[in-house]
Amino acid sequence: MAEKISSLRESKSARWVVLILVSFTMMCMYYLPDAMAPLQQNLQSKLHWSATDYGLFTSGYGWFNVFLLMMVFSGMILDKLGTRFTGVLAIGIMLAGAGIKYWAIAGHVDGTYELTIGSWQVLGLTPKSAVVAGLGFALFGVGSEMFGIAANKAVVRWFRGKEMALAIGLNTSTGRIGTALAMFTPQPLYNLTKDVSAPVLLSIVLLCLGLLVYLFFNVIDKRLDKEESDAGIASDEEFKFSDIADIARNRAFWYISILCVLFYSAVFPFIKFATNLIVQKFSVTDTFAGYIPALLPFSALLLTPLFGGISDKKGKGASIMILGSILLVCVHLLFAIPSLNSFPIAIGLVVVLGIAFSLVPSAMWPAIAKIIPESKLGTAYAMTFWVQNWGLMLVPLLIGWVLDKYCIIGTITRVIDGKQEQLTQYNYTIPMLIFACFGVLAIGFAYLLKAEDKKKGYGLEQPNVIE
Ligand SMILES: NCCCC[C@H](N)C(=O)NCC(=O)O
Repeated sequence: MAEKISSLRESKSARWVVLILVSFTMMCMYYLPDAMAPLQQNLQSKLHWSATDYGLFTSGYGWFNVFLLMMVFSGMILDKLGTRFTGVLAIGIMLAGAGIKYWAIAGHVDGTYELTIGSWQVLGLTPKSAVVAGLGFALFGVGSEMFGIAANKAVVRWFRGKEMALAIGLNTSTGRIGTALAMFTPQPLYNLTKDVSAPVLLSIVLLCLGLLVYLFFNVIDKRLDKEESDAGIASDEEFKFSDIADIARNRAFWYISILCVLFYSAVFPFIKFATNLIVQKFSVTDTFAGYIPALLPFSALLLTPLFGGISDKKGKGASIMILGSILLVCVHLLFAIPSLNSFPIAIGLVVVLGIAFSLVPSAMWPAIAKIIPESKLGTAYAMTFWVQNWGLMLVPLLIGWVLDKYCIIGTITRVIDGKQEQLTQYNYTIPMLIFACFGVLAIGFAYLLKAEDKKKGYGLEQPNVIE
């Protein structure tokens, strides 16, 4: 009787409760990665960091994921030990990473590092606080990516053949609430506490809450396992090393992964510098400037499920990715034009970027589930995230370095907490052109994906919902 249908998965309310629990945890996890962005200038002046140091610290998110191949291990752990164990492990790792980051940013780490290899100065008088905070962020990044993969797999498990893109979209959207909170709350928190580490402390509280909620998900998911094993439905096949080779042989997989690294390299690292860009280019105050980038996750939060729902019913996944990449290029090019510096333009551009940031993820993540079998999905998401993490690691480094090297246009003196501080002024035209170049390449890979889908018939342009 292997055909017997699982009643829990068939129950709409059970599916949606699962989605709420997983998504809430996702929201808690998405707070920390961007919570330092609105305080870039405060961090730089309080901890004596340059833009390059800020870029180094921000790039920390990808260090272990990229160099220690942590995402691949995460995928293996997930496919071998399941979403419940992996999710809890991931939250534990995030808590440890956030703790280290808090320690460094709270001012417990003094001094500078100088690292030279031969005549090449790798780290030239880099503050230890930036390196240690980066290491904490690197550990957090391992947990965060591990959790992202586990959450995607859990949602696909519960929603395959149902409202899959809508559910993945809603899950990602809830993450965007975390990002939006990370853009809105740090300045007021800083104004209240005069402490740049306060948002990191808040993120630790959120992660503890997320852990509690995820344990509830575990209870429900375990019931589904039992129901399926009673009904004779085989559980997922275990991870095999040959899975990696199988996935790597799939050309469409590479098109999606390269599109992913290009697209996200023009969004997540942009968010990290966006508050400062808006202060510098649009002459907005620090507190208010943080609210403008927050419109990006806000519009994405509303639109990702909408576009996910459309792609469930109407399909057109590959075309949606092309459209999103085109919008991305338009926004970054317009940001690059120096004379476009009136503040309503900044709002309009961020909202359009939010639309692009909804279109591409709403179609991209379900597309992977269409080209890769479920038993290998954890590994496939892990491999895509691994490729993506190269961008999340290198692009902030590149932008920080470009800002210090080519974009300094002067300094201004401001009184911060009763003390006179010198703040560096940057022109963001070159960084915005760099982001636009990533978008142009993304359009090319989205077209290649569409052509490959036509050739191989993966159904990326077809609806997801089986009536
Ligand atoms: N700021 C959190 C980074 C999450 C990266 C993750 N690999 C990812 O791409 N998640 C999907 C998304 O659209 O956020």
